Amino acid sequence: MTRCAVYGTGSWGTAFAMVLADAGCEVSLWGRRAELAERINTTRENPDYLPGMTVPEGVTATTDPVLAARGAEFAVLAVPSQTLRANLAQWAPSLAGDTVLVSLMKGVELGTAKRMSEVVQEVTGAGPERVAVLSGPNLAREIAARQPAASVVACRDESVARRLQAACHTPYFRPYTNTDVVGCELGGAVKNVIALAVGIADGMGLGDNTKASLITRGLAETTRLGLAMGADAHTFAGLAGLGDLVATCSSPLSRNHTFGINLGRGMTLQETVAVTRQTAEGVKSCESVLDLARRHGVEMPITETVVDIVHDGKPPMVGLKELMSRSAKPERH
Ligand SMILES: NC(=O)C1=CN([C@@H]2O[C@H](COP(=O)(O)OP(=O)(O)OC[C@H]3O[C@@H](n4cnc5c(N)ncnc54)[C@H](O)[C@@H]3O)[C@@H](O)[C@H]2O)C=CC1
Ligand SMILES: O=C(CO)COP(=O)(O)O
Repeated sequence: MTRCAVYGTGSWGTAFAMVLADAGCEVSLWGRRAELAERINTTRENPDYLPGMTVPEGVTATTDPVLAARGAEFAVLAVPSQTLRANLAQWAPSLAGDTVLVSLMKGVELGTAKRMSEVVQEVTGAGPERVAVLSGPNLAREIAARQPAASVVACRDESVARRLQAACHTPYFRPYTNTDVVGCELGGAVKNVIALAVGIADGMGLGDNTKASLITRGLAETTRLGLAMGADAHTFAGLAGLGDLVATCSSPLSRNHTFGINLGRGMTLQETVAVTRQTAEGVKSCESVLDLARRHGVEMPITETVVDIVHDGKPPMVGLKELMSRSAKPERH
């Protein structure tokens, strides 16, 4: 039986542990809090993140990273992007040299502008053939409710992606393989920034034309950045690109979308942070995505506007007017 360690008992770590167990794996789920691990093991529920959802018997929660890592073929990482480096440094010594490291995270590190797979490689010394990412339209609560969804598992080594695909394929979760790790990671990280923009517009009371325009031009700037970084343009038309963008920008379950709505309705950043219980990656990653764009000489006007609104206190209406008054351009340039 395939053994997997999942690090992070938040919404996605828990939901993906459920997918792996439903696919027949034996799963150790690592979390920081002993009382939550105990609760998951005894009640088969994670009441803090996925109330009402049943965690299958194949998942055992623990706070012991050594126990979690024992015999794991896959180590799945599901903590906030900005804490991954410090967390992984603690877990790495207990991981075997042939364990495949799988990132579920959709963020870019502040300061270094590194993608999560780069952080994983740096901290563990693993080569790219041992690092995979999973990304797609996968709102945790819908997956935990076993609603049908597709996803992408990407690794430079396609045979590793195929092994991961087999480990997480269930009747309701359909993973496709890809070798474009850069494109899949960027798709996941930048859609959170675009979801903030769409949320802000929703919160301002704007309608579906605005939303569709932001989604489409958001995808255009994501693709521009991706191409500059060596990604495959097709990835952005796929599940990790358009698919995730549509899900996140439409769903009331999305933390990034909701965060944007609150800002658009006039809450301050502090007020919005105070009412947000879970990780809204785009709030920090909008700055690192803009950093990446500047490093690669790529224009990302929507991302720039989100940074201005979220971090520099620009009123949303001013940001929107500035976006609309940019010089006229051909759609493709
Ligand atoms: N929730 C979702 O629907 C999806 C989330 N993701 C991505 O998965 C990643 C994890 O997100 P979620 O599970 O949703 O977040 P979450 O906020 O639900 O859970 C985060 C988990 O990390 C733990 N954590 C927080 N700070 C920590 C620290 N300093 N050290 C160790 N653990 C810490 C929390 O206790 C919690 O267990 C993010 O990058 C997110 O973008 C990707 C796809 C779907
Ligand atoms: O990545 C997600 C869905 O694929 C979840 O989005 P949020 O982090 O905005 O909730």
